Amino acid sequence: MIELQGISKSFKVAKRSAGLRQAAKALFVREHTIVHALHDISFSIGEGEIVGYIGPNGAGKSTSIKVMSGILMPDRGTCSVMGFTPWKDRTAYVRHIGVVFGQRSQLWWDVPVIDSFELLRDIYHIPAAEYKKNLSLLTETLGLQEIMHMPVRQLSLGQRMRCEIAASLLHGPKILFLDEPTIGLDAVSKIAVRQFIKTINKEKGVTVILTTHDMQDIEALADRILMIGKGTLLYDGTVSALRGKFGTHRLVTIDFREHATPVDIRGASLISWSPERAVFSVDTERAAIAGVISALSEHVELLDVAIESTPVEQLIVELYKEHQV
Ligand SMILES: Nc1ncnc2c1ncn2[C@@H]1O[C@H](COP(=O)(O)OP(=O)(O)OP(=O)(O)O)[C@@H](O)[C@H]1O
Repeated sequence: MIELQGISKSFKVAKRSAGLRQAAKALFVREHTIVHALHDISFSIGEGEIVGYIGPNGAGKSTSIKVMSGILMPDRGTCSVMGFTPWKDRTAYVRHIGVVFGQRSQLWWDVPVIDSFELLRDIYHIPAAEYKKNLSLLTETLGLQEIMHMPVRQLSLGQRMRCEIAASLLHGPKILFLDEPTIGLDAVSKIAVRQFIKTINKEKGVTVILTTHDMQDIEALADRILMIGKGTLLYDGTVSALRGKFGTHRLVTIDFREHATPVDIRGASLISWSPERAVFSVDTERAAIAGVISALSEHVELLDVAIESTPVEQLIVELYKEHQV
């Protein structure tokens, strides 16, 4: 459904030094630096998949989404989405995809939500019956009844995000690109958005590619992770394969009776230390958990110990560490 081969994209950025003198100089001599946002990216995504596209800030996630949705043209490489080259056949192509940029709005700020939806209906030439059916399904599943006649600027972030998602799906696309769909949302809204994404994927077979920094999004939604760092694809695999890779790691949480100062324990890497609680990641192939606990008990009086398999969040941290991004 989506096929990228050797995609590279660089940006030429004007260098600006501080100071009046440098600013005056820049009027005559412009210096530039080249930012390599994407370097030789290749992957393919099948119909009906939910793929989590992750990576640290500035890794190239949004740039990839912009290439796949046809907003940006790459310098090199090929990209085929449902047989389209996104940046070439844009008008025909956008009828098949939905795009949500969590930090930007595709809705008209000063008019009621429903007016934006009707404008989109006209832009996409959505047939009346299809529009009516999609709108009523989206209104019901995303709980939009009460906000439909409010101007967008009066909506809370969570309400607006639900409208953004509805707006991107009014024309019934087969692929949905979501760039940080849960950014800034409260816990309840996050769960509602995740639940909705799951539902349209299961019931309508919509293929979803989402970028996120929230690993609970990944845990709840993605079967597969693509990880990008400094513009290069570093990992492509399932969440369970990732668990297998770092499966020997355990998270050991230890509560103390009294305030204690941090100590180094051999074989355990310290994740956090507060006055009454320490969290370590222990690779059980390299160190015994009992040994870590006993070493710690020589320093502080222990109150409670909890041992869990590593949560996805920590697995991703290990992956970032491994690839030094
Ligand atoms: N229009 C642009 N002009 C110049 N540089 C750009 C432009 N868009 C992106 N970049 C640069 O390309 C790199 C990748 O940016 P991108 O927005 O794709 O990262 P990201 O992984 O989405 O980051 P974040 O998680 O912070 O949103 C960054 O170094 C960024 O500064």
